[in-house]
Amino acid sequence: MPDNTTSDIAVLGENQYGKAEVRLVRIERETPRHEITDFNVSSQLRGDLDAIHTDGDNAHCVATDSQKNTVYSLARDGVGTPEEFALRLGEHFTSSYDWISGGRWEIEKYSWVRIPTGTGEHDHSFVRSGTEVRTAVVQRDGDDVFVVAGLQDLTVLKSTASEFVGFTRDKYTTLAEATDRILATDVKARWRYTRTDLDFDAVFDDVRRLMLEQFATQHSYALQQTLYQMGIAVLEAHPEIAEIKFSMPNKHHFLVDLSPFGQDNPNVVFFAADRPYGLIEATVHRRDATPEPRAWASVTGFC
Ligand SMILES: O=c1[nH]c(=O)c2[nH]c(=O)[nH]c2[nH]1
Repeated sequence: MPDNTTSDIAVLGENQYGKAEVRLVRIERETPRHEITDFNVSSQLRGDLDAIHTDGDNAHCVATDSQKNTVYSLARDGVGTPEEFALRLGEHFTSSYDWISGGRWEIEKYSWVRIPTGTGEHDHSFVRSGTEVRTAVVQRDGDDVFVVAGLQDLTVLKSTASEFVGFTRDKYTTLAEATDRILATDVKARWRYTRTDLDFDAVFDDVRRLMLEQFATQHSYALQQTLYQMGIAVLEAHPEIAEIKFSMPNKHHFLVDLSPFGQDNPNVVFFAADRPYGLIEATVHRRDATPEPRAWASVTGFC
């Protein structure tokens, strides 16, 4: 055993460890019409892990390789929704090792749809449906379990019914007021459930539907206001959601000056800039929500 590593000035603080981004594809092949589930799973364990760091004593180390193997082994019996599989992983690790008191299990779900053919949708050939990713994070701290669902890279654009006027003007202001502009963003959102006994697929589908409906149907005075309307719609329809966080880039579309070519440009030709972009972030929560920072530990990229 190596000597204790001690320091007069430094001490071990919070820590967690595990295997990140375990790529898991599961095929249901009971019938000729196969189903595909495509997950990216990250497992992080917390607990009595000090000696691994301070003494090089690995007795309590569930190797990250073993965590990866566990993901595949548990998937043999089926995975269900990302939230359900993450809950199962959390239950497994905390009940199997008495020094593991908690952790964080995150799953990204990639969507595939059946390839359309002349005779209908194909039974076992699929095409990735865009870049959108569904996310789920389960955290356990002793007996406390937190479930945060979400999505990212849901790219949306509206070609009118968006304006941006009335903002502060000073010596740094060059932006013209826009009474009719393109509004575009990649929605990244995460929402915290207050229960674990949910039809996670059904709630996810409805939250996504509500966000898209608000984006489409509400006149926008700023991306901030559109974000807030999306959040309110979700909380009003879903009592099982305590709060929702958004991080949304404002993907600017600038009108191109065609006058050098003797042409007008009545809001038809745009330069789609990729950077810099505005970055709009906010949390919308129930008035009576109890803050749960443990649910958001290591969930980065939101305010
Ligand atoms: O919806 C917007 N919000 C802003 O805060 C902002 N700032 C900016 O330059 N354009 C926009 N658009």
